[in-house]
Amino acid sequence: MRVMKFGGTSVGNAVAIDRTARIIADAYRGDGRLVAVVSAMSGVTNQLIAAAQAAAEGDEQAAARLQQELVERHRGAAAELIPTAARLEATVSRLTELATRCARLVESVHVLRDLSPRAQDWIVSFGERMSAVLIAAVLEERGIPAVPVDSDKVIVTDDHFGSANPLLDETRARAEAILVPLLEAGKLPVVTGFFGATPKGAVTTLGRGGSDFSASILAHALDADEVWIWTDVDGVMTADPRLVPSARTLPAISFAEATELAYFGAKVIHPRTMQPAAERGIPIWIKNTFNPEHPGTRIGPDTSSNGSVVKAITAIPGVSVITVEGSGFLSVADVTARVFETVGRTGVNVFMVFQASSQHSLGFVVRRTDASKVLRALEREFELDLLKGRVARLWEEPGMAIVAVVGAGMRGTPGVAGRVFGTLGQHRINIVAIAQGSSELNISFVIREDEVARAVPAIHDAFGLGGSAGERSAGS
Ligand SMILES: Nc1ncnc2c1ncn2[C@@H]1O[C@H](COP(=O)(O)OP(=O)(O)O)[C@@H](O)[C@H]1O
Ligand SMILES: N[C@@H](CC(=O)OP(=O)(O)O)C(=O)O
Repeated sequence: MRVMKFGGTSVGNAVAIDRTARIIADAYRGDGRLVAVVSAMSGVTNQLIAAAQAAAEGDEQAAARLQQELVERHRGAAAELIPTAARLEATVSRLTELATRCARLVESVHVLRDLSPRAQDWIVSFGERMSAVLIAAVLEERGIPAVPVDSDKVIVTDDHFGSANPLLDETRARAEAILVPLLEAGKLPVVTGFFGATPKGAVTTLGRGGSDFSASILAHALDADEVWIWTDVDGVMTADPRLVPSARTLPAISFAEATELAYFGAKVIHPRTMQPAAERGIPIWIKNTFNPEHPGTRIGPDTSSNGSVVKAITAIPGVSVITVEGSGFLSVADVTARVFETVGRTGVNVFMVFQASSQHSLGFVVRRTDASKVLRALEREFELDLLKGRVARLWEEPGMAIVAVVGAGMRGTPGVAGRVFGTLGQHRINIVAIAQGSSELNISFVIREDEVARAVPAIHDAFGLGGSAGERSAGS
C-alpha cells in the first residue's frame, strides 16, 4: 500500500492536474491499494490567508472577491479536464458550495474584525478541500473510483492552531474506520493535505507546507509500504536549483539528513514528515510529477555516499538576529535561562543560538515575522534590568539568512568548516554569527540575506557538488 502526495505545483493548473491524474491512475491500476493526498492549487493558501487578513483589517469586499476567484480558478481547470457535462456540472456545484462556505467564514472575520489562529486554520483548509473535490472528479472521469475525503475526519491533532501535532493513536483508529473500508471496497481515497482537527472537531493546520507531513501521518496510520511525495523537482538536490542551476539530485539520504535539510530551508519536504515514517521504517520517495521517469530520491534509515561528507547546502532567508547584551553584572547562566524561558512562552521557534566571545551578549535567530513579538516579550522580562543598567541593550537585526551545510558525519571530518569559512572569506561575504556547537549533521551560520545568492553557489562549488549538464535535473 502506498500513500502518494501531490504538492501545490502538481495540482496548480489543468496541465499539472492532467499529469497528476495520469500518475495516480497508473499507480491505482498497477496496485489498487493507494491513498492520494493533495495540496491546494499553488498560491491558493496564500490567497486565503491574504483575504482573511484583509477582512480582519476592514476590507468589506475581501470575502466576495475571494469567493469569485476561488470558483473561477477551480472551475477553469475542471472545465478543461472534465468533458462529461453532468459530471462537470456536479463538480462545479460542489466547488461553488465550498467557496461559498469559505467566503462566509471570511465575512464573519470581517464582522468581528478579528482573525484568530483557529479561524485562520478553518479558512485555509478550503484550498485543499476544493482541490480534493476537483482531482477526485478528474479521476472519476477517467474511470477511477476516487472519493474525496476531508482530513479533519481522519487526522486527529492537539489544538496548537497553525502548527498542530498529530495524535497518532487516535488517527490510526480514524484511518481504520474511514480509509480502510474505502480501500477494501476498491476505492481510491483522495485526502486533503495540510489539516486535521482536534478530538472535538476544530480544524487545525500542520504548518505551512504540511501536506507532506499529512502523507506521512496517514502512512503511519495505515502501515503503508512507501510514501511518495510528488513535486516539481527530481528529488532532494544538493541545493535549491533556483539558487544553484548545477545542483544535482541525491539518490538516497537518511531520515536524519532529510530532517536537517528540511529544517534548514530545503522547501522540497516538510521537516516533520520524516518522524512518523521513520518510526515505522517507511521509506519516502521524492519524485517529479513533470519528469516521472527519473528515479528521484529515497529517504530511508540509511544514507548513501556521494563521495563527500557534505550532501547539500540550504538557506533560510527572512530571519532576524535578536541580541541581548549584558553589562557583565548579570551571570550568563541567569540571562540565558530568562531569555529562553521568555522566548519559549511566546511559542516562537528559535533556529539558532550563539554567544559572543566576551560572554556579555547572547544572540539567537527567529523568523523576521516573529521578531517584534519576541522583542516585546524580552523588553517586559528585562524591564527592570534595562532600567538599572544590568542589561545594556536588546535589539533586532532584520534582513538576515541562515545558511547550513548538511551531511552525515561532518563532525570529526577535518577541514569541512575551514573550507566553508575560507570560501566565504574569498568571496568577501561577512559572517554575522556561527551556531554554537554545530551538530554531527550540519555547520550553520548567519549572513546577510542579500548575500545568499552568492554564498550558496560558492560553497556548493567549493565542495564539488555540481553536476555536468547531463546529470542535472531534467525537470528544473
Ligand atoms: N535542496 C533542495 N532540493 C530540491 N528542491 C529544493 C531544495 N531546496 C529548495 N527546493 C525548492 O523546493 C521546491 C519544491 O517545494 P514546493 O514548492 O513546496 O513544492 P510542492 O508544491 O510540490 O509542495 C522546488 O521547486 C525547489 O525550488
Ligand atoms: N497548501 C499548504 C500545504 C502544502 O503542503 O502545500 P505544498 O504542498 O504546495 O507545499 C501550504 O501552502 O502551506
